[in-house]
Amino acid sequence: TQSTRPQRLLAAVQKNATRGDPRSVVLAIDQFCRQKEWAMNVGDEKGCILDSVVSEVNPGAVLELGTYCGYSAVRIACLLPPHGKIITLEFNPDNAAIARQVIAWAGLEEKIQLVVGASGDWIPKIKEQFGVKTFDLVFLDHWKDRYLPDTKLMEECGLLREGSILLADNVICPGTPDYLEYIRNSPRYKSQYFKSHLEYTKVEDGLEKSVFLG
Ligand SMILES: O=C(NCCCOCn1ccc2cnccc21)c1cc(-c2ccc(F)cc2)cc(O)c1O
Ligand SMILES: [Mg+2]
Repeated sequence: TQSTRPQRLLAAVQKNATRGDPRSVVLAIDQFCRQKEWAMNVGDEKGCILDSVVSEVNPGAVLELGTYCGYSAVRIACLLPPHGKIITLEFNPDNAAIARQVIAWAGLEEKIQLVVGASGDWIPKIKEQFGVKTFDLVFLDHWKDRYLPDTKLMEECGLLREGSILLADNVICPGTPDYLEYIRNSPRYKSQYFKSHLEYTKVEDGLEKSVFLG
């Protein structure tokens, strides 16, 4: 039976990356996506912007919406402070199964909590289920039409504190127009656009970084 792209991506990690070396996992995925098959990881160019934001925030608690194969969860987790943790949410159980194995190959199971389900269902339950008060950093990388409703839901559920950072992927391609309109015009956020390119291509894309002002 035919393998899937995430399965081929995992095979490339297991073949080319060193167990327990997260940076070699990131490199193996980027090389696979550049040389073999495009895949929707945040990628190396936008990944550098993600790295700089994570390093600046130095977050104890991170929420990622959209795990896919675990590339950005691994990238974030290897920059966290000693007790820092990331909760990453994936809707597709097949992708989640691949991501678990990528995360294990990187040796980051202790720092990354992978949850399978829909953001709309899980966001209201995170506080009680995971004992999280608020998130220092949220990385939005899931269905583009869920960025806005889920941001409002996180506000309502008290998951954001004054100074919490939202970092949104794909605000140009595929695009999140309603989210951008809201976040750039809301008095409750201060936003900044980081111009870049769609992963592994020359197409314009970018990350929107927003500080919740409380
Ligand atoms: O679609 C994309 N990502 C989302 C995946 C599903 O996410 C579903 N999903 C994951 C957790 C989760 C939680 N609740 C609901 C849905 C939830 C996505 C797409 C592209 C892209 C750009 C150009 C193209 F020609 C084709 C594709 C690039 C990206 O960087 C992306 O991130
Ligand atoms: Mg993306």
